[in-house]
Amino acid sequence: MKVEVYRYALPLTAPLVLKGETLRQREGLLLRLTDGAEGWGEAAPLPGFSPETITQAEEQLVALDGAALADALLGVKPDPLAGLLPSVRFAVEVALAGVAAGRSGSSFTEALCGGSASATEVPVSALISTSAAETSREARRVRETGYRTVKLKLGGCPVERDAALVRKVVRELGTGVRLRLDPNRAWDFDEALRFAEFVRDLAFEYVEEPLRDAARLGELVRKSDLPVALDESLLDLEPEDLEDHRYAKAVVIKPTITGGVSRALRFARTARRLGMEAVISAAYESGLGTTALVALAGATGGGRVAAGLDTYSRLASDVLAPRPDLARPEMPVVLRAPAPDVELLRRVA
Ligand SMILES: O=C(O)CCC(=O)c1ccccc1C(=O)O
Ligand SMILES: [Mg+2]
Repeated sequence: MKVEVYRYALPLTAPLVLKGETLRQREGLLLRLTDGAEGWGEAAPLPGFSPETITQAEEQLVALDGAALADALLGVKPDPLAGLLPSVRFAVEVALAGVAAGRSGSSFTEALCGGSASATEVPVSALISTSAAETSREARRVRETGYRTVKLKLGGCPVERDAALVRKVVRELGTGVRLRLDPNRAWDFDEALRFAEFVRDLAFEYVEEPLRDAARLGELVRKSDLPVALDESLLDLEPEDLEDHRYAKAVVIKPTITGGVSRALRFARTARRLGMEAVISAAYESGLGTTALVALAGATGGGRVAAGLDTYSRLASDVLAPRPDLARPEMPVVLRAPAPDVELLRRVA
């Protein structure tokens, strides 16, 4: 199997502040595998969130062994993909699915997820991460655009202010729109308790990772009844470990960060068995990676669970040309593997 690696850098619509780091452009890697048919995948570690750097991902991609990848496609055991970095595993699995679908003429979703899509449309959650002053306008805009789920970023100000903002947004969104909250581990235990008290009368779906000390999440739920979702915590967990986190209402699964498609499917399956919602979510991938996430969300969500794919709208350009229409409340489930415009890329191997 022929292995080629490319690098991209895409401008953002505005600088992105992530856990203290400011991103001015989104950089990532694309993998092209060719063996009878062609398949593309994306490895774009996210600074501040991914355990690996883009340099480490590039080194691993460049060193991929085409013969071992051909074995992976045949289902050879032990898994030839074991030991790959999370973003690299995501790239390889998506590219192999493209090769498999191209060779057999089967659907990309089926090749990627081992089953057909359970829905024809995937609902998407809108992402609001603007300043507090602009949040109301944004909330109105996404409601009018037709989003039925909205995620609001919190943290970076006193919890009382965050709680007041949530109250305003709940009012702005009105009924029929579900709200997710995400302070990205900004609060200590007492702050989270205070937040829970302030928003006790408000309806929202869940708060992702409220606590700096994630080990106390279960205790927080017992004491406050706050509905919580796991996100960053998944980095330290195996799917089987979810058994010990039954207090969680949902798990937010980002295949770029947590280690690819098959692991995401295992997390999703285990979560559902335990009665938790499994939310497939993006990490500012290009249209190529995001398209694969639509397929994955279509295979896992039954058309019912909104996927967190609105990071795509923060990119000011794409590796796919023409740009796919991914920034909308419902996305048709992808049946064909995406392929980029090679002119927009820089070959590294
Ligand atoms: O989940 C979503 O709706 C969008 C994705 C998102 O918020 C996100 C994207 C990259 C890194 C971290 C996060 C997060 O959930 O904290
Ligand atoms: Mg989160």
